[in-house]
Formats: sequence, C-alpha cells, structure tokens
Amino acid sequence: MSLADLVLAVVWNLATLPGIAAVLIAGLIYRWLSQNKYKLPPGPPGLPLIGNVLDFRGSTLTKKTLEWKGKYGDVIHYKMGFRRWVVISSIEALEEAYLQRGHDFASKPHVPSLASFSEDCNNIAFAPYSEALRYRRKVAMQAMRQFLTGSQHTERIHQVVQTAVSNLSAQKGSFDPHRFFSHVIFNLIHDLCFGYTLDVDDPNYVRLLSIFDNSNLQLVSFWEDAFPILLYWPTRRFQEATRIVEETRAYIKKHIDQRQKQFREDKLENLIDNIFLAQKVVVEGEDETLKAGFTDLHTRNIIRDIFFAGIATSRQTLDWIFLVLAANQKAQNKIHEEIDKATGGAVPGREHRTDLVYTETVIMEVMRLYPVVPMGLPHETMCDTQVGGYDVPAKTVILVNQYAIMRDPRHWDNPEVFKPERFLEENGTKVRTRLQSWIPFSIGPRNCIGEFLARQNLLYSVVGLLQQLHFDLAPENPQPDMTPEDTWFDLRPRPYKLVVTRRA
Ligand code: HEM
Repeated sequence: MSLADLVLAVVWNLATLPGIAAVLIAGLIYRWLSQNKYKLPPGPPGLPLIGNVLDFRGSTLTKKTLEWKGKYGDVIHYKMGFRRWVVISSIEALEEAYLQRGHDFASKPHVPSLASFSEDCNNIAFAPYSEALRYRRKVAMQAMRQFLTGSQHTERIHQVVQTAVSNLSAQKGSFDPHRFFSHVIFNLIHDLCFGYTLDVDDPNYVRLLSIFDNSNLQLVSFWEDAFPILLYWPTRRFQEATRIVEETRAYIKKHIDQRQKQFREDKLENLIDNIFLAQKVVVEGEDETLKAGFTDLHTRNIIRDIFFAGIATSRQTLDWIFLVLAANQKAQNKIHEEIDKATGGAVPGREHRTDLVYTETVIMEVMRLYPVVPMGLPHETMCDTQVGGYDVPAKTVILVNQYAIMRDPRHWDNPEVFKPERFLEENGTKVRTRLQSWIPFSIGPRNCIGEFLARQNLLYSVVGLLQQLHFDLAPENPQPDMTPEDTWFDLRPRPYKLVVTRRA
C-alpha cells in the first residue's frame, strides 16, 4: 500500500466509522421504538443482542418453556439473538392461533439448520406457506392414501410384523428391543416409499438407524440458528450435521433416480411413482406458480419428508407403547383378550378395527402422555397478529408446548395417570373421536399430513406383535425410569430392556 493509499484509508475510516456507528445506533433505536408499539406476551428478561440464549444452558426447549409457563402464563415470549419466539401452552390459545387465525400462523421460519435439511426449505415441513406448498401437501396425502386403501397395506404390515416376531422371539433373556421396534416402522415406510424392505442387520438399516438415533441431537444446530452470521464460520456440529444431511440425501436420490428410469404412468408401484405422476400433471398444466413450486427439487424433498417424518416419529411412539405395556401387565392382558376375541387368530385387518377399541385407546393414551414431537415444529407468523390478548408481530417464531397441553389439569382428569378409558365414549364401546386437547399431530393448516398412515401403522403393528408375543420388563430392572429423555426436539424413552415370550 502506498503512502497516499494509507492516508486515504485513514481519512475514509475516520469519516465512515462514526457514520456506521450512527446508522447502527439509529437502527437499534428504531427497533426498540417499533417493538414498543406491541403489547407482547410476558416472558423472561433477556440480554442485549443474545436475548435468552443462555437460559437454555443445561435445559431443553420443553423443560424451559414449561418452567416459563408456570411463571408467565399460557402464552410467553422470549428472544434468541434478534429473533422473537412465542410459545403457546394452552388449547384455547392454540385453537385461536392455528384454527381461527390459521393463515396468520401458517408459515415457517427460515432457520439455517432447517434450510440445510430441506435444500433451502423446498420441502413440506419447513416451507413457507404458499399455494404451491398447499398443493404439495395435497399431493403427498393423496399419494399416501393410494397405498392405504385396500387390503394390500395391512398385508404388507403383516409381513413386516412377522419378521419382527421372529427377530424378537429369537432373543434370549432380557435385551434392548429398540432396534427391532424401529425396524418395524422403518420397513413400513421404506416399503411405502421405495417398494422393498431391509433386514435388521443390513448395513444401510444399521447406518440409517444410527443417524435417526442421533439426528435430533446432531441435526438441530443451535448457535447458527440464533446467529446466522456464524454460517461463515460454522461450528463443528453444524458441519457434521451438513455431512449427515448430504449422506441421507444421497440415499433418497439413489432410489429416486432408479425409479425415474422405470416409471410407467399405467403401473404405479410405490409412493415415488405416485408423486412423479402428480408432478407430471403439474408440468403439463398451465399454472406457472404450481410448476415453479413442484420441480424435481420439490419431489425429492417431499419423499425425504415422508421418509424422515414417517420413521422418526412412529418408531419412538412404538418404543413408548411397549414400555408402557410391559409396565402395565393388566392393560397388556386386556389387549391380548381383545385381540384374540376380535381376530380369532386371523391376520389383523380393517374388518377387525371396530373391535379393537381398547387397543386404540391405549395407543392414544401413550401419545398423550409421551408426545414424541413435544414442541411441534416451528411456525412463523405471516403478518402482525394476536393470540391470548397479546400482539404477535410478523415473522415471530411460534412453538406449541404439546406436552403441557396434553397434561393440562384444566382439561384432563388426573393427567399424570395412565388411563386409556378416558378415550372411550360414554357407553364404552367406541373411541371418542373429538377430543379437543388431544393434539399429538397438531391442528390447523400445517398439521401432520401423516396422521392417517401413522395411526394405521401403529395399530396394526401393535396388534400383530401382541397377537403372538408377550412383553415383560427385565427382571433386573422391574421399575424402569419412565421420565422421558428430552432431547432438543423429541421425547424418547430412556433405554430399557424387555423379556419377550411367544404366547401359547
Ligand atoms: C406418531 C406419528 C407422528 C406424529 C406424532 C407426528 C406429529 C407431527 C407434528 C406435531 C407435526 C407438526 C405440525 C405443525 O407444525 O403444526 C407434524 C408435521 C408433519 N408430519 Fe407428522 N407425525 C407423525 C407421523 C408422520 C408420518 C407417518 C408422516 C408421513 C408419512 C408425517 C409427515 C409430516 C409432515 C410432512 C409434516 C409437516 C406438515 C407441514 O408443515 O405442512 N408425520 N407431524
């Protein structure tokens, strides 16, 4: 650098530094004034710039926000960096937000960890609300339904369950059943998406299971989400998450590419084929907005959503169901009786469903006590709006504490107690369908698209397994710790062991 350049740089810096500082201060004052025009929900005081980030040290989202609910009420607000977050913890406030003002609350935040997972939010679960997103939801639901109608689906469940029965009954003494329960759900979704299943020892299953087991810890990046500027110097955890995302993306893409070569419109064999067909209809149509919102990129990410959301959630629910049943022998025996009476030993199918009432209520009760997505998925407000008498500015991130809502003593009698009968109609012969505070699949325009599939898979897997097997707690641990292991996003049982025997 010449002397002239140096003098110029010094003069420029002296002239501009105060200017930059003035702009920054003006920005902060503007921000403060514009925030003060809102009547925000109450919440914990935060630090300048970082907000409440440090409050989460040594805690989790569910635990911390439960604590704040006790202190500040059903609708609270806090800050992570510059982002404002609101947590809803009562069914009344949730209905107001997600049903009455559903559109206002229906978008998704653009957060680095979610964007990295979904090729920049071009999927369903993390995509902003739009006509194209609504269309992708509709297509995915229709594609799933194609495979759920008819007896073919329950026949497929039966085959997957038979493999699990052999694997489980081959184990000697007490053992951790987690990889076998996960295998049931994994294969049901793998088969739905790609048309074939994997053995429990297949290296692809073993690797994907380990990713699923660790993903909630690895794939949710904390610092980058609060401070996106860190993406220029990503933490090691974020880099590792990106690597895992790439690995799983390659697995899905391999199947999609293979299928694309074999695709025949008149011979739809699996979910991918159905989604290809829906994409073809859009591409041949006239609607340019839909075309832009349903490219190959979107197709890949729809399948990826179904694969991940479908497996991650139901497998943990299955873990919970069998832990609860092993700990409640009375309930397990009642299910055994119900299944024997309803099926008479035949392969469980749709024709038996109305007689499997108690089994269904057990599943619902487990999902109430142990919601595996305890804080839902984050939403974002599309405009300035309101909930519970407070203002919620546009672009606020919204979470729902499902755990709190489904244990709210104002709506549930003895909420901490396992009581499946609470889901029975008065006369005790039917499952109650309208239960305001039962929300494991959320409500409103962004509710879970897989509820129908998940409930079928869970019911027929549980029935198939209990038709042939009995589950006891390991004698060395007759009183397992039932408090959930709460990770950042999910609520899983602590590792446990069972003894499995074939029923006579
Ligand atoms: C026990 C099983 C399941 C539970 C408890 C569950 C729960 C949830 C919850 C709480 C949400 C967030 C809703 C919201 O943001 O308000 C969600 C969203 C979603 N779920 Fe599920 N789910 C399950 C199974 C499935 C299955 C089997 C699939 C697909 C095959 C699936 C696909 C999705 C997708 C794509 C979304 C995002 C919807 C959107 O953002 O528009 N889920 N699920």
